[in-house]
Amino acid sequence: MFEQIITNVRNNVPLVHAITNYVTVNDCANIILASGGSPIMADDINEVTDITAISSALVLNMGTLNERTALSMLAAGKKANQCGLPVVFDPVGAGASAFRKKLAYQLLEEIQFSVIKGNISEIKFLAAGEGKTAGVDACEGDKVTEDNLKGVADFAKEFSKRTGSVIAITGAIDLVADGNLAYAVRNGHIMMSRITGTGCMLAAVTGSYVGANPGSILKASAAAVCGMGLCGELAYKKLSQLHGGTGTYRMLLIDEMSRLNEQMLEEGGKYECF
Ligand SMILES: Nc1ncnc2c1ncn2[C@@H]1O[C@H](COP(=O)(O)OP(=O)(O)O)[C@@H](O)[C@H]1O
Ligand SMILES: Cc1ncsc1CCOP(=O)(O)O
Ligand SMILES: [Mg+2]
Repeated sequence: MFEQIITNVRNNVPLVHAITNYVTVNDCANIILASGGSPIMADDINEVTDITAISSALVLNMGTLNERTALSMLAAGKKANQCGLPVVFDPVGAGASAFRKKLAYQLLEEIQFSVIKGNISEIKFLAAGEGKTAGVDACEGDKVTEDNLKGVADFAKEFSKRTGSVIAITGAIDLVADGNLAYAVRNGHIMMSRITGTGCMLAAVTGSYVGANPGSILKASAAAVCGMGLCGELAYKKLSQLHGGTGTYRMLLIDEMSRLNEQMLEEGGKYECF
């Protein structure tokens, strides 16, 4: 199903330009490397367009937004669109402040994203312009369950048609959709929600995967979501053997991403399409 996606990443080593937050930036750089890409974190307005121009993908993450990086994101996003390279948007905490909401809408208006990836509360907020917020984490009441799965998949398809972007919604069950097809992904482990940065790291890996597979954005995004979840499961197995905790888990997750290959994804991917 995801043939060639990981191989293309490891063979092409896509340069991924990330304008991201200062909480998880180092984990994002390391997981891009582990996935087979090459990271460059650059957010000054004096250089972002130069960096974007030499990259294979751009990742914009609003986690620790400020006036300076807001302008850099707009400039880099426009440059990426001009150069025809994929842009991934992680609208971290989109509903948490008026400032984040304003920039999120400006970005949606002025930049064509290849992928919009967020937790369910962030994506619902973006689509509706209002809603509950729990900071950077999803609200309990928003969660995707077996009961509301089909409804959320239809919502994701609709939002994809409206934006022209692949929509990736994360949580215990992830959904990755374009206007016609949705993947429901059941990989992952609850431990992934107990450390900060798994969502940011997934956006970074998605940048790496779409950067090396620009003609297959939906498949590459679904492979990134499946792969990240699978790494979360494998990392937990190792963690139990080590009797470790959350700090070790974070390292094991990056370890597993560095080991991930086509065959592991083929055998361990748990997804259905509808
Ligand atoms: N309860 C869970 N069970 C399994 N996987 C999870 C769970 N919560 C989050 N994940 C995984 O963790 C990663 C980040 O998702 P999420 O926590 O929704 O993002 P964010 O950190 O941006 O809020 C995704 O790969 C997702 O599949
Ligand atoms: C805690 C925090 N605060 C601002 S950005 C950030 C990290 C969010 O990471 P993730 O979206 O992956 O949970
Ligand atoms: Mg997030």
